[in-house]
Amino acid sequence: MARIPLDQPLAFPILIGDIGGTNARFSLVVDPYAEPRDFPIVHTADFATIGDAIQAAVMDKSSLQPRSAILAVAGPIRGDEIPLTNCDWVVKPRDMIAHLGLVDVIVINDFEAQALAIANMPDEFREPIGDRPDKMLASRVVLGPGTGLGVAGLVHAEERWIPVPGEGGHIDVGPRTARDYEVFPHIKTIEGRVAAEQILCGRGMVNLYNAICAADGIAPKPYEPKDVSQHGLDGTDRQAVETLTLFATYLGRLAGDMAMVFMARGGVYLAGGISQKILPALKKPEFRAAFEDKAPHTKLLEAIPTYVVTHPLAALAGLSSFARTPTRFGLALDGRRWRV
Ligand SMILES: Nc1ncnc2c1ncn2[C@@H]1O[C@H](COP(=O)(O)OP(=O)(O)OP(=O)(O)O)[C@@H](O)[C@H]1O
Repeated sequence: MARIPLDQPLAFPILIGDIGGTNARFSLVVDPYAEPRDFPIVHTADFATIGDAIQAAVMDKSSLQPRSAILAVAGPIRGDEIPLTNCDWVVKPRDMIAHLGLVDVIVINDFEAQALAIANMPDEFREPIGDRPDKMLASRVVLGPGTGLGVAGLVHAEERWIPVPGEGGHIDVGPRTARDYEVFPHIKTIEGRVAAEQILCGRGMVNLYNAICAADGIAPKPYEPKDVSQHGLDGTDRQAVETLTLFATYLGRLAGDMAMVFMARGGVYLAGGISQKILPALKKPEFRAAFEDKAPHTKLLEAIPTYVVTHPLAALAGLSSFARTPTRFGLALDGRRWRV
């Protein structure tokens, strides 16, 4: 696995960027010690290209010009032109080197950045679900329901943190309780499959609400995801309340499954835009009960702490850790680093 060799460290200042479907967040890591300098969040739709956004949002606003860049993007990283999911930008590292004065560009997956972030998440930016003490320096998992459902492992080996991105949000999920068997037949499938992302993301929350309404024989209201969670948290709509209960249950089940896959004794972290917004629902007993309900491994799961990440810019925090101390991480860079 290619890592950053000691004779080829990234040159500071390092531009770090978290490029989502809707928003792009940039920050400048000036040296290994100073706090990174944040820039205002920009809407991707306001700029034709990522180069234009970096020029306007960073270069034109700072006398310090970045020499290197590390970008986290939603979408697979293959080849020299990287199209983004849910956004018209195409990231072209060679163009960035030619036009922005950069000498080194690294592009990684957005959930890898979330994984980098949970290697060192201060207590003030993580809210425990349950009361298990965090006492083990061991592998971890991050799951993030947002526009989609991201999943990544963070393996702890050889005194290093190794992010393991994957497509864990697309695994099959199935019914278990009598109520599940009433609701699941109504969940919208993808080519016949109830993948986790059909339920555990913004769009999925509405799918689940609609399925519950169908199981109850009532017409669903035309809710957006935020309406479902608001009525669910306020207790003003019975089906929305159950949607949040089942959302927490299914997220707990998946979190427990991922904890077993990665033997994540170091904890499971819930990131993504939705986890923070439904925190009170995740703090109710169902999430943790479903997480631990893994016979014959209940004892293993009972000992694993679970958290909601409350950091407002978690992916940037992960990129910043990596930029300052790359040798703490085993980040595979094959085909993902471009240099002058
Ligand atoms: N209060 C809420 N309750 C439930 N879902 C919500 C709520 N607010 C927003 N959402 C949904 O969360 C999803 C957006 O998630 P998130 O904020 O993680 O964005 P993202 O995928 O990181 O994209 P970007 O990085 O471009 O902002 C959308 O599907 C939106 O409808």
